[in-house]
Amino acid sequence: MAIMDADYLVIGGCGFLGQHLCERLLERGYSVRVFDIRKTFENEKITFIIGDLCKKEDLMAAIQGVSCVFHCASPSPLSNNRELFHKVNVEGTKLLIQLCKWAGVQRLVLTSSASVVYEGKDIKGGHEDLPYAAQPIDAYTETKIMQEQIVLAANTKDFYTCAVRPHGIFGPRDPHLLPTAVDLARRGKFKFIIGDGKNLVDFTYIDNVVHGHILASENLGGGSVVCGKAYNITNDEPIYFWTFMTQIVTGMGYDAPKYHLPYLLVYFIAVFLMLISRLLSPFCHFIPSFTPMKVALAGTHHFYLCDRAKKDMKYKPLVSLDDGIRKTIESFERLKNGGEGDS
Ligand SMILES: NC(=O)C1=CN([C@@H]2O[C@H](COP(=O)(O)OP(=O)(O)OC[C@H]3O[C@@H](n4cnc5c(N)ncnc54)[C@H](OP(=O)(O)O)[C@@H]3O)[C@@H](O)[C@H]2O)C=CC1
Ligand SMILES: CC(C)=CCC[C@@H](C)[C@H]1CC[C@H]2C3=C(CC[C@]12C)[C@@]1(C)CCC(=O)C[C@@H]1CC3
Repeated sequence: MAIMDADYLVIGGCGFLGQHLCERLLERGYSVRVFDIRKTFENEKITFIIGDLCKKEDLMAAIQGVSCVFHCASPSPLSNNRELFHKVNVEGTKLLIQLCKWAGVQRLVLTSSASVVYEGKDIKGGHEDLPYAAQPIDAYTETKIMQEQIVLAANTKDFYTCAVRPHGIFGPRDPHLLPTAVDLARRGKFKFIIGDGKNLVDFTYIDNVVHGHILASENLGGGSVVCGKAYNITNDEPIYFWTFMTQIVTGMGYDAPKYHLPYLLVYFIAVFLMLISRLLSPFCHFIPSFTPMKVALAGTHHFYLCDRAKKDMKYKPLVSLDDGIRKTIESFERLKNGGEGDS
């Protein structure tokens, strides 16, 4: 059945970022089509095509008759599935580019990650020209690096691509950061601060990430300075990791962490537990709560400059960190200590 042309196709449009992106695009008067492996919401203004990014016949049904594609799809960054990361983030992205060219799509905006330059060591004011991590912190990040390289290399005089690198996205309907923090707190695993608690990091409110994506798409086109480039998008307000996390968990009704543990001790325990988990994997499914990736992110500096986005796209955050934290906590009533989700 023929489907209506659309200004935008949002791949992964039923996810956390994807749904917020769709909502804002509709508010701005754009027509929107969603392609996702699952359907998580209804909206009569959106055409939904449910399918797998890795399946050519699924994607062909969605890719025709759109002006710009947002590629937001990825397996959960907190899952532990190297094969799935590579299948979706690398092979799926290659297929997407092939079909964009086949269908005559002119613009592709990739949701990459600021973590593509992060090796688990301090990054203070990181810019986009830092080299890709030679030793990525995990398989997810490894495939995000490959994905971004593929997309930016695909930029030509007829097919325009760019990448948006958000960091630490949070907000209403976040399925990763807040629920994981609340789960740790609920299980009594949020009593300790890893390190001295003075590591500065970026957390980015979802509306600012969406704003950066839409600016990128609107500035992407023939002869544009945006073509073939990556852009850090953050709240531009680095904050102590443990100050942010404490505001989140206390706002959700749980106690603030009190005691400090040495960073290196916790990191090497996490590495040891990861090795045990791998050894036991043929016999049992044991996933440690604190992986080396989470410990590194919790104990090192990792904040980035948005100067390139400010210059090329006139980006500036729309929602402050404080307002974003307040809105996020208000939106998660069901997960509050003693709330309906506290079963
Ligand atoms: N959250 C964060 O802090 C950050 C996220 N990012 C990037 O932002 C993007 C969006 O992340 P986020 O919204 O948090 O993630 P979500 O998991 O909420 O959304 C991703 C969506 O893509 C879907 N998807 C996964 N595999 C496929 C597939 N093979 N075919 C079609 N759809 C698929 C997912 O479905 P299902 O849930 O069933 O897998 C989900 O609906 C990702 O690319 C991520 O790498 C970058 C920096 C930070
Ligand atoms: C150690 C601890 C207290 C964990 C609770 C919070 C974590 C679940 C989040 C803190 C930083 C977040 C983060 C991501 C996922 C959730 C956290 C680890 C990403 C890995 C998501 C995908 C990306 O592209 C990079 C993000 C970096 C920050």
